[in-house]
Amino acid sequence: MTQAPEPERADEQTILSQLPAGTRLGRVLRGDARVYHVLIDGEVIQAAPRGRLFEELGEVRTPVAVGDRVAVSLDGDPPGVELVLPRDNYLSKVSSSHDPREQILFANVDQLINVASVGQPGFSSNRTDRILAACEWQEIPASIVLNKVDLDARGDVEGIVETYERAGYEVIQTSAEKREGLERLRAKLDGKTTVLYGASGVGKSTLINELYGMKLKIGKISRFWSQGKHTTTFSRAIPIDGDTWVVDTPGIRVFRLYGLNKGQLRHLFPDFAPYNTKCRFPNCAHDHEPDCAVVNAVEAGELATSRYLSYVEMLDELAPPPEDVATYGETGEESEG
Ligand SMILES: Nc1nc2c(ncn2[C@@H]2O[C@H](COP(=O)(O)OP(=O)(O)OP(=O)(O)O)[C@@H](O)[C@H]2O)c(=O)[nH]1
Ligand SMILES: [Zn+2]
Repeated sequence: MTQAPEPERADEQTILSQLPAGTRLGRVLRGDARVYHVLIDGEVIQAAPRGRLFEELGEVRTPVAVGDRVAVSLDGDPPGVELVLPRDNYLSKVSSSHDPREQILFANVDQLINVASVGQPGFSSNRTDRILAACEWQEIPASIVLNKVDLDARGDVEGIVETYERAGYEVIQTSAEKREGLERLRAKLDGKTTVLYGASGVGKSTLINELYGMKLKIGKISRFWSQGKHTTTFSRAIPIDGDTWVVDTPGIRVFRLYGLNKGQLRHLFPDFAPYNTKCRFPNCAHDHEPDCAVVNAVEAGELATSRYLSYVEMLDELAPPPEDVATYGETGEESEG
């Protein structure tokens, strides 16, 4: 199954008591490797990461992620991020096609909502399937908001909803324009930290402003939403009201999962689960093997072709599992289920 990190609950008081006086806990709103904006008791502090945070980075590009809970020493100039508390969860991707290192997009969230639209821009199943698989990998609850349903002249909505509900994902249909579905979305967001992931122009800002526009009190932060076009390639955590936070992600063109191999991908498509154990080969990659239950299900119309195509495209990008050479094609093994 997936190998997401076990959530660790840090005893924040214990950690704080071991740090120098003048150190405070806060949450990272945004930043790059040089300076982070940290919300500490309602105030945004700019802090620089201490050098030792970079010492054990390994393949991770930056030591601090948006959403991290961090300890900041306020007496320095600039104040310093001394420590990153253990993460409940996080989502990372391959940095870029030129940079194979791990880029952590955000940490410590309750859920991710993939915001998509019909009409303009049209629905991208590839984009959706990639982020849903990533959430399965990191065990982050994921659902879908399908916005601009008022523009559904082609009648795409029904098929999209059916595909994803069959795969076990909640799909909330909204129209920010006609104010439809907003209450349901609000109930989903209230009191939680939610990542809004979606292509530019699907209506993320409009939806949030419709729901919470009047409540964005922190001037610096509320302006994020009115900028229209994103100027940075970084995520931003936005405190909205009480325990409600939204994390805005940059317009990522292709999300490539970090640290995954070919053998693990099939477990990240929940709709494949009933078929994964029924292929002729227990370790079937559902790619070119004979008697593949997944391919048969696609041909029979039981599984969405679009989901399968996303799977195959992602599969192509991944390295084989270490044991693949030894076991590939062997029969008579217990299937792993
Ligand atoms: N017809 C229709 N238009 C919408 C709806 N929601 C948003 N729009 C329009 O879509 C455009 C893009 O909306 P934004 O809220 O800026 O989209 P975004 O996802 O925040 O885009 P970025 O800021 O680039 O990430 C705007 O012109 C909105 O008015 C909707 O439900 N129906
Ligand atoms: Zn198969």
